[in-house]
Amino acid sequence: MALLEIKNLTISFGGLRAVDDFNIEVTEGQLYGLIGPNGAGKTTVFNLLTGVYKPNEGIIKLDDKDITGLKTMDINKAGIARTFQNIRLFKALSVLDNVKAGLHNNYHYSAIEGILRLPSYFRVEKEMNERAMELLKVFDLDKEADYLASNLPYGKQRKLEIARALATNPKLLLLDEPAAGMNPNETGELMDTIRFVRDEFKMTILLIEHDMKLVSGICEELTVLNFGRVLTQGKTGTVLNDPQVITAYLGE
Ligand SMILES: Nc1ncnc2c1ncn2[C@@H]1O[C@H](COP(=O)(O)OP(=O)(O)OP(=O)(O)O)[C@@H](O)[C@H]1O
Repeated sequence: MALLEIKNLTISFGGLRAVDDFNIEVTEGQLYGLIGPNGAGKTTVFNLLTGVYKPNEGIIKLDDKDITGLKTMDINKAGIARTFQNIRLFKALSVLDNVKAGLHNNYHYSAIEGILRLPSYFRVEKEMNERAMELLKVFDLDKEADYLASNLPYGKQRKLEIARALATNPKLLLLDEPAAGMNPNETGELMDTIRFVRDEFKMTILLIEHDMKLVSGICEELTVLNFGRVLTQGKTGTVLNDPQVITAYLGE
């Protein structure tokens, strides 16, 4: 059974059908790529998936649960976490606090416990610190735990964004152009990180990417969007050799 199932997803902005009758099935544990030329509708699909926009038509199911039209927070609690094309960290917070912000889905203390600094508050805080440090260690960021997020080099900020998304304990991780702005070395390292996240966290990953080295190197299946519609989908090797796809990218 598919972990993510989207049927007939459609949204229009004015007269523009940015996403038009979009369908996809992503199986648990899969590393799946969503590709297509600029303006094809890829980020709009992510915005629909995460409740930023409500679709005009269509159904989104996660783990067989209908999540169509839910609010962003509720979709995150249902199990979808994302990173953004332009990194969106809490830049004025420490590296550790960025990850702890993601942990709040799963660790709770009441306002009273917090204000009065009751023992339960310290227990939960200690557990959160430990869990956040574990996650930072996985991404080799533990030594920078006290740094301001804005002081990390670009590649590490990307890793931190992924760590924070994982802290919400998702079933599905959405990565929007994770290699954007990276040099070839950083991209190579990022590919290892994404593979590692899938294997170690048994994570299902749907990613948008223009870097074809990354796409062909790590994605098992692809969907190609063009003008809001699915041009083709299937195994990565087959899709990338499809003449329609080559034409769409070359704009012929
Ligand atoms: N909120 C909005 N209002 C109006 N038009 C929008 C809105 N969001 C997206 N669009 C339009 O929808 C189309 C798809 O945009 P989208 O950002 O999803 O493309 P994309 O495939 O992610 O492109 P890129 O690869 O350049 O990031 C574009 O024509 C864009 O201008």
